[in-house]
Amino acid sequence: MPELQEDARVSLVQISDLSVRFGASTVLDRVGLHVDAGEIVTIVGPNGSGKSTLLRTIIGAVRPAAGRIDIAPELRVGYVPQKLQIDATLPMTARRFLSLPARVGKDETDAALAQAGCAGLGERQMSQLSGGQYQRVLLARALLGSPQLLILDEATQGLDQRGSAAFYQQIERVRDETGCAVLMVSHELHVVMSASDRVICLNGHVCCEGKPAVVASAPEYRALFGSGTGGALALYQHEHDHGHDHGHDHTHDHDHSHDHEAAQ
Ligand SMILES: Nc1ncnc2c1ncn2[C@@H]1O[C@H](COP(=O)(O)OP(=O)(O)OP(=O)(O)O)[C@@H](O)[C@H]1O
Repeated sequence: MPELQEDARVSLVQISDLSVRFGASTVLDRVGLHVDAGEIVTIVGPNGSGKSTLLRTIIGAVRPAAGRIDIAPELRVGYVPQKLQIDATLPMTARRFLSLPARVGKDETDAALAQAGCAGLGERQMSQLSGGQYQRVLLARALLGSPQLLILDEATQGLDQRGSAAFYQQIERVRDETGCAVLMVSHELHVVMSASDRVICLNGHVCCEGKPAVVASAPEYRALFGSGTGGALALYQHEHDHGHDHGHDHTHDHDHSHDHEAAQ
């Protein structure tokens, strides 16, 4: 089979010169990014740097002041919110939750729960799930429509570092199994970075971007976050040390070798 050329990549989302203003304040300033089929792109940035605004603009909830957003026609998008409150007094099993608002069959909910790494939780009450289990059920819900693009907004808020690392490993597994692209936002950059093909460091504008290791050592990134996150990065990498057989075809250079020097 001939090798795919760089211009053969399938772009799902392409953004150029995107600016967003709230009143007098420019929250996003001429931001450009793209997400291609099958890749995991993570946006990192400090609080208030415009990460959520960027996602909300992509899903059409915020109107840009300028710029362009091109989305592949009829793109199926799954969205995992930061958090979703369900009244604790309301009896609701995970399976019932997945069947709202539209009824979904048992086989389908079982498959989504399994894919999200929480098979067997279907009959459990939402109010009795741990933070990590709850987020997995939200992930299962986003997976129901077989999305081509999964968007996650700080989906591990409230989880401890180990829980977050496990969650992001699950995301990577989902991508490997389904071939969906992932666009996610996090300020837990040290945990999430190794699960990413590309990292975009945002602070109102794109400060730097590239492979995780490149961004982690970029002066712009270090100026924002410092460099004291090697331990947590190593924690993720050790748990993550396994091979992959990607069942999908994508053209970017997907380097899964791990740098264990970070564990020192
Ligand atoms: N609807 C809005 N109206 C006015 N200002 C807003 C609105 N939404 C966000 N902002 C402001 O835009 C800036 C960026 O917010 P945003 O939530 O996008 O940042 P973030 O990087 O996601 O932050 P965090 O990491 O704290 O979630 C903040 O200063 C915020 O107060």
